[in-house]
Amino acid sequence: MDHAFWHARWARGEIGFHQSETNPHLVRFWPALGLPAGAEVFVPLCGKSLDLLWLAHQGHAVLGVELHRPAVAAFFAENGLAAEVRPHGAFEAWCCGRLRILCGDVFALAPAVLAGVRGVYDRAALIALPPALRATYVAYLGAVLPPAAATLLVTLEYPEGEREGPPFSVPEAEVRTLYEPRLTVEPLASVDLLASEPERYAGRGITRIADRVYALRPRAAV
Ligand SMILES: C[S@@+](CC[C@H](N)C(=O)[O-])C[C@H]1O[C@@H](n2cnc3c(N)ncnc32)[C@H](O)[C@@H]1O
Repeated sequence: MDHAFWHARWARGEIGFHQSETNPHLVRFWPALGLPAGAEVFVPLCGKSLDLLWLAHQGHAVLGVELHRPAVAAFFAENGLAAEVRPHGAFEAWCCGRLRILCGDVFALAPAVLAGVRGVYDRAALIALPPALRATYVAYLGAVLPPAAATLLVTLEYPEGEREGPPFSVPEAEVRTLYEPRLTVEPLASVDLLASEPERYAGRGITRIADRVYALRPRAAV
């Protein structure tokens, strides 16, 4: 999944991953991380997700990263927000109140930019990446994020080969391989999407598909 792939998807409007409501797992499970209201939250590969707004409304300073500039512009425009835009190293920073989106490549982030981050929200970021890049992504973020940061991770699981990614299936065993032993992995929920969203998934040859939600916490904090 190179940059051109994502730019083309956005340009063609193939953004089935975008949700018109705040993600219900975020609303239900974010409190499990126990972060104070003012804590800074990092949202990798954020698209134009409304989850950014929800996190800001909880009082968090929100730092998103997104490759596709028109998606960043759309986030602010569609939510009636006027952003201040300025260069920020390898990125362009779009800022409005507690919201800041860095437009650029997540793999260009430096530790100094993320130094204040206390929480991470990953929905459709890890599962957007093919297997080899997932390992690179987790290692990279592990190196640039403060060690004390906790993560709410939302993944997808379906039998290998039953659909083409992205989104890719990332089973619990892989989540553990990727994040342990640096972080503890606590499964919080498994939601059967054939039952909860039949209109989206039924009749497509998928025998099983589920949203999985995890809390990833630094070992020292357990
Ligand atoms: C599957 S979408 C998920 C968006 C968002 N998390 C959501 O829930 O709607 C993945 C997003 O990652 C962006 N992306 C892909 N590779 C990236 C990279 N290397 N750096 C920053 N953003 C990237 C894509 O443009 C796309 O908007």
